[in-house]
Amino acid sequence: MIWLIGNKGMLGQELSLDLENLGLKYIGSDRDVSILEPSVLNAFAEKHNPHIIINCSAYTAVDKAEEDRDAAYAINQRGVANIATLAVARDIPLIHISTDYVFEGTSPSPRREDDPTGPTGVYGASKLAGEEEIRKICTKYFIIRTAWLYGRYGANFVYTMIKLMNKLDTLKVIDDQQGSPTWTQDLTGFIGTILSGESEAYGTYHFSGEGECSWHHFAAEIYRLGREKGLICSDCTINPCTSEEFPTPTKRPAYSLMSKEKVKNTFPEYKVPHWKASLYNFLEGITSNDII
Ligand SMILES: NC(=O)C1=CN([C@@H]2O[C@H](COP(=O)(O)OP(=O)(O)OC[C@H]3O[C@@H](n4cnc5c(N)ncnc54)[C@H](OP(=O)(O)O)[C@@H]3O)[C@@H](O)[C@H]2O)C=CC1
Ligand SMILES: Cc1cn([C@H]2C[C@H](O)[C@@H](COP(=O)(O)OP(=O)(O)O[C@H]3O[C@@H](C)C(=O)[C@@H](O)[C@H]3O)O2)c(=O)[nH]c1=O
Repeated sequence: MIWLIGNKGMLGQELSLDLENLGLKYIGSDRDVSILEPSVLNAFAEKHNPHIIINCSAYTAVDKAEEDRDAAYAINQRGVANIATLAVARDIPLIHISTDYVFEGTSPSPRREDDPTGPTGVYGASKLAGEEEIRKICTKYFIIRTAWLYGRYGANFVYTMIKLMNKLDTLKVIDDQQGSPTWTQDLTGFIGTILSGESEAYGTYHFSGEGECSWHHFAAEIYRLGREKGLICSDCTINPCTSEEFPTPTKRPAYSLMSKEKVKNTFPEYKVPHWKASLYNFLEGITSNDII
């Protein structure tokens, strides 16, 4: 039995469907089995006897985290430590999801798993603290750092852009932050590869769509495809701007492209799709009613 924690989130909902399609037995939980309560977690584990845990739960409100530091650390560090402690006690592996925001993003080469970290905000710092708990507590773990995630089942940059592009004549989008967009379905496909092969190649991995772009470049492609597919119904000019011209409470990394070399070498059977192909497929599969 697989235990999927955070099954009501954007990634968790996608993964639930994938596990069903793969015919893998799983049980999901979310806020109903809070990761902040070790006794509640233990009782759930006793009842369902999982052989592996996948943690998709998290505090993900990047800007809000700056003023909600305790909640971000509680969920992204203490909650993760609770899960890790339970996994070790039951001698079962843990698959955990982390983020490109653990990096400062000042050097212009793709981020490798052992590159120095240096988060620029509370969200990234709390996620890094969660990773460190896992490395301290567990041996059988996969920490998958992903980036710029979007998918059908949650608020995300693609949905935000489509909504704004339908409402406004012009839009300013940051062009001096580079990264790699990731479709939830690609990430769940990768997690499926780990599960199906019952891999024991534990460690930290970087996973995102292939290729790189700025948020502006990403937005321009969303607009082009959104227009083509009838999801955006009016003209909108998307102007590039600098981070200074679009101030946010949290400073984001300037360059957080993920190197997928380790994933490709360890799991050659999984072919990482290009972000543009995935964006095309994602927009092909949704209607205006899906946009949150
Ligand atoms: N979204 C993105 O762009 C990226 C996400 N990631 C990482 O990927 C993972 C999945 O992200 P995503 O699907 O977007 O996250 P979501 O915010 O969509 O989902 C997280 C889920 O965890 C739940 N949760 C929060 N607190 C608790 C708790 N105490 N106990 C149990 N469940 C709880 C949330 O509930 P509620 O909604 O009620 O708070 C929510 O259902 C996370 O680890 C995130 O850090 C990495 C890179 C990019
Ligand atoms: C809405 C908007 C955003 N932006 C910029 C701000 C920011 O730099 C960038 C993305 O903004 P968002 O707030 O949508 O994305 P953000 O919350 O920063 O996304 C992050 O979420 C967490 C959970 C992660 O782990 C990261 O990998 C990353 O995906 O786009 C514009 O330039 N113009 C706009 O109109």
